[in-house]
Amino acid sequence: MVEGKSRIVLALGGNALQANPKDTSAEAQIKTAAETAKSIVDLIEAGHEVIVAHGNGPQVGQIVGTYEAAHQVNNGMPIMPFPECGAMSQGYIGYHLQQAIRQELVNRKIQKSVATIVTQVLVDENDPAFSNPTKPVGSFFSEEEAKKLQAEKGYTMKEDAGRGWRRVVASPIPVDVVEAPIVSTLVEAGHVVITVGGGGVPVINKNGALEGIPAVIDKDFASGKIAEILDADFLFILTAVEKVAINFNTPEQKELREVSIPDLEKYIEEGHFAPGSMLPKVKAAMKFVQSKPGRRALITSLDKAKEGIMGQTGTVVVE
Ligand SMILES: Nc1ncnc2c1ncn2[C@@H]1O[C@H](COP(=O)(O)OP(=O)(O)O)[C@@H](O)[C@H]1O
Ligand SMILES: NC(=O)OP(=O)(O)O
Repeated sequence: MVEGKSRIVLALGGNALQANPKDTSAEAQIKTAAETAKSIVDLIEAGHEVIVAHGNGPQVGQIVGTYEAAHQVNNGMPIMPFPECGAMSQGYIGYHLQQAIRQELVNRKIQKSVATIVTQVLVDENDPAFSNPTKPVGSFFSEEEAKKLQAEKGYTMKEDAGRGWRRVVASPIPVDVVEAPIVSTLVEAGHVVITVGGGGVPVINKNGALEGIPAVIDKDFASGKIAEILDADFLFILTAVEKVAINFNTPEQKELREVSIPDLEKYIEEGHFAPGSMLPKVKAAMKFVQSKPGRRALITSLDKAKEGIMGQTGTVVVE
């Protein structure tokens, strides 16, 4: 699938990084990061420039929830605002990824540095997303538990792609990546950069000053945005499913191998992709492919990344 020396933005799913939703420990995420690092370093070893992005849905929800629980036990403990929790999730996940990628580079005697950039992403404070929360964060609950949380805490809870109920928050569209020039300089200098973690910390411009805003940007859109800014050739979106499907989770389920933009437009219209999970991936892939001739996008699972990148599996989005 990847010919010559290409620039690739690789977006890792926050849910996919927590491979087993019943084990949300740091240790489990370290293991997944170590496995994922092998595919990332395969690409680097083959001479490609790789920029790593990642999600944070489960992790940022857990961080927010931990502060809320601590506040209930001890009123002196502040509730931590969402942007701060987003920044913490970038540090937490970025730390695991940069350690895993560094180790894999060392194992293969590749002399490259890897670092995480705490990244802010500009959004529009009038984005209609602020009045229609769609982004699932945190753990999965039963319907009964979800209704209780909704009543007790005022959360908006929605069913997430047949997997259970989750809290949903606003997910505005990324307008610009504040630290993009720094990311570009590091990539040009040959370093491996982890950026737009969790879609970036959402900020608005208040008379020239940046101000964090409670929301979680979809990392698929943020990855597409940084891929366009950096003039990448490929956008790889790695999640929990090997291929995008139509009639997902039904007896008529059909997996898509190579799919064109007009076909995807039709499938979106027919409602095949769940909002907050597969829909943003499909839309981000379409937007990237449409942004310049020759650009391609791949959606596959974290554990099939290698085969996907070799063109053997996954869903490839073409013009
Ligand atoms: N049409 C579809 N085809 C495949 N997967 C789908 C579809 N609609 C919803 N999904 C769900 O979307 C999930 C990926 O979204 P999500 O868990 O938000 O990803 P991430 O790994 O980026 O956190 C898949 O694991 C699957 O459960
Ligand atoms: N921020 C974000 O898109 O996270 P997930 O990849 O976990 O959905």
